[in-house]
Amino acid sequence: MSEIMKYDVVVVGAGIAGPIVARNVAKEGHSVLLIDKKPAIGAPKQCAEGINIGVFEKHNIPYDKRFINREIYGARLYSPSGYTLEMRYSRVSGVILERKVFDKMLAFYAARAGADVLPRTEATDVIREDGKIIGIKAKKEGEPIEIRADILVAADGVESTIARKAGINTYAPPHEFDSAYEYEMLIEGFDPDLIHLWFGNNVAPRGYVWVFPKDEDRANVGVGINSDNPMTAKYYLDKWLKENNIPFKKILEVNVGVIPVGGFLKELVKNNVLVVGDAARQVNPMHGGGMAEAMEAGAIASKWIVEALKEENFELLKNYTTEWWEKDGKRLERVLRVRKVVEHLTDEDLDVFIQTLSGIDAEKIAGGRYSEVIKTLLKHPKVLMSPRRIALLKELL
Ligand SMILES: Cc1cc2nc3c(=O)[nH]c(=O)nc-3n(C[C@H](O)[C@H](O)[C@H](O)COP(=O)(O)OP(=O)(O)OC[C@H]3O[C@@H](n4cnc5c(N)ncnc54)[C@H](O)[C@@H]3O)c2cc1C
Repeated sequence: MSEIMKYDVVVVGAGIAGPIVARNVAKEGHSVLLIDKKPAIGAPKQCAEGINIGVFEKHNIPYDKRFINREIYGARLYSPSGYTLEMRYSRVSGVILERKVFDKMLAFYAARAGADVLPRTEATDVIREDGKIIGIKAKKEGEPIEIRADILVAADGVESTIARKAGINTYAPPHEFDSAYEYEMLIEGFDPDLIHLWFGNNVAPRGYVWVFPKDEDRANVGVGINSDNPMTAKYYLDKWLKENNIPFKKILEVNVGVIPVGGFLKELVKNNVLVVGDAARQVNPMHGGGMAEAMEAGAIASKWIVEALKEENFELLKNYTTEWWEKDGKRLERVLRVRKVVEHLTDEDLDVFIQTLSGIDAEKIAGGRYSEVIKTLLKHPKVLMSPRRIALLKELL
């Protein structure tokens, strides 16, 4: 007979979304269990660790130097022929985290707020009684257990199995995913105050190569490409390093992963089961950043879990789907539309756009005034000469 535990809420996955939900719900006095299959929460990382500075205040996360490797002041973009566009802010715009510490600290904040936390505990299935999901089966340090809960949260990342087992349709075609390969390595010669991004169809089809500095001479160096590409992401990363004469024999970590870049889950809630973060493909499809989106979704989900428990009305959980689609889903659908246009840019387009923007419009881009940027591009002779470029840009307006 396996051990039986009972909670108001069980959260599967202690990455980013899971601990935010666990913390917010436990803080309101409800019993919460947060589990993760990893023996050490946060390790291994599958991330370039870059995040916007705004999330700390927004989600009430301490700005703790123990998980902040480096403060970043902007970005430099490189076109296929080597034109560059620099957006440099006078203030810190983002940070490169240490996710092994960050994820663990998020779980610690959840524990401090009252949640129980169990690493090395893997959810294996849902438990149904009279057609209703009443909890999950799990293996806790190898031993089978049952966790009974009124509400189940699937925050189990891109390979989520729990949502599917709960009867939620999670299918998306391979084209909706990027494959990523990354080395954390010693690398020199790049301004460590900026993140660096290289574009080009031979550099990173549909994606980019990144250098995210963690130190003066240490960075996450990676590439993301479309998953249905005949070549691997590793092939593109090693090729880029060789072509740029960057030695890569001082590697500290190899990180591999899949990033959902579209096809956001329509149905985020089914009865008493909620799906958050990568499991719901809540990722920015333009740059593949998912941490801020996971926090955002986690905040909305937890708000409705608290409300549903208070009112003893689980119908209220559906408001998570409605509010997320209203606040974030619509925005991400727009970003996806732009990404689908950008996907069709040739190397020459990328050269023309980055060359045209360098110097003159960095401020507007940095300030997010994209329609002004596009209008400026539309006036440029190299754009005016090309009906295809005009059509592509007009799609973005
Ligand atoms: C190479 C790469 C680089 C990236 N770079 C960035 C970046 O720079 N910035 C950014 O914002 N985003 C980046 N992302 C995306 C980002 O990592 C994710 O969007 C983010 O981690 C999503 O958080 P999450 O909580 O939804 O899922 P995750 O962080 O994946 O957490 C899911 C957790 O669930 C656990 N789990 C899974 N199944 C089970 C189970 N059955 N039982 C128990 N536990 C389970 C896993 O162990 C994991 O800890 C990158 C992704 C990759 C692959």
